[in-house]
Amino acid sequence: MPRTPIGPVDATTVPRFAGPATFARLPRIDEVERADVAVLGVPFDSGVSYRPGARFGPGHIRAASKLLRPFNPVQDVEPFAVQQVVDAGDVACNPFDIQEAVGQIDAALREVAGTGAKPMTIGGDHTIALPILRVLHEQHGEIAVVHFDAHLDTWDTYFGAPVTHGTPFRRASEEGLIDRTGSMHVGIRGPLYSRQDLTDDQVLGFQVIGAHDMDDMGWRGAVERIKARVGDRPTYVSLDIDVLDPAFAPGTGTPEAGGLTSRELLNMLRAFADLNLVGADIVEVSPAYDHAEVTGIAAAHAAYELVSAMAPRSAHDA
Ligand SMILES: N=C(N)NCCCC(=O)O
Ligand SMILES: [Zn+2]
Ligand SMILES: [Zn+2]
Repeated sequence: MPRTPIGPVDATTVPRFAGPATFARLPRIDEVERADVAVLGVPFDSGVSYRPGARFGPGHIRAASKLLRPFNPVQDVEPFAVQQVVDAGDVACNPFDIQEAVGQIDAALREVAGTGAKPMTIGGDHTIALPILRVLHEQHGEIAVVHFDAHLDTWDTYFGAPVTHGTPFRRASEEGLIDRTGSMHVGIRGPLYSRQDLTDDQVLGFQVIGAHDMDDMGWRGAVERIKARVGDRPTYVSLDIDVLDPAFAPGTGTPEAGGLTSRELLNMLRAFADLNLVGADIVEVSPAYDHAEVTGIAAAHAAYELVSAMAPRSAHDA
């Protein structure tokens, strides 16, 4: 890393409620020569099956990220000092045409990832994981997906539409984008359409840690199972905020009771520092249903832990 990274604006000299509206008050991508991690907003929610509003997620997560500080004590890393993290702005995607929007997301991702920056995408509904995985598959080959969600998102179609927020991982698996021996859902719960959903899901290459499993195995047990499954494969973390219980993340479109606590989620993400992370997303934050920034803050902290987990550690890839 040739240059000292440009970090966030110092909150001890410029108040947090002033200054840039970028994620964590980091520089914009055009203010640096190159970036290691790019936070990219995808304000798209035309793929939802229930409550809308995730198009306002990126702005909400950025606003809730203003209070983040530069040192992460649990991961023992300064995520914005040991790597250049930037805000790459928002993808302009067509809200009236899903296929065109998917193409626009693909192009924007290609531009960011083509510079060598790892994408940390903030959505947007879960549809956006499909174009992201297409681009990452071109770069890295088959991707191990660690998918945090209440929902499987491996359903086939809604109203005949194949590209929606309930279908990205079926399409990704059919297209050969994901490693069917290394992918996993975490936090699944709630009623399904039928038993067949689970058998289809298994064939598509996923193992499941259900939300109801968390009490017995605990977050440490879940991390052990995830690590045993993904190993050192190129790994993508797709985080649907509805994996959290509605008490911890009310601001989302398809809430399900009985979810994870934010503490369980953050602890799991902190343990991902030794995975081979190639990118991540946080999706389904719908601010109109949020209160007191509860969901936005959970999402901002999750992004902080993911960016910290991407940071080079002197012991290995620094
Ligand atoms: N990806 C999310 N958040 N939800 C999918 C729910 C699909 C359904 O309405 O059955
Ligand atoms: Zn979900
Ligand atoms: Zn989802």
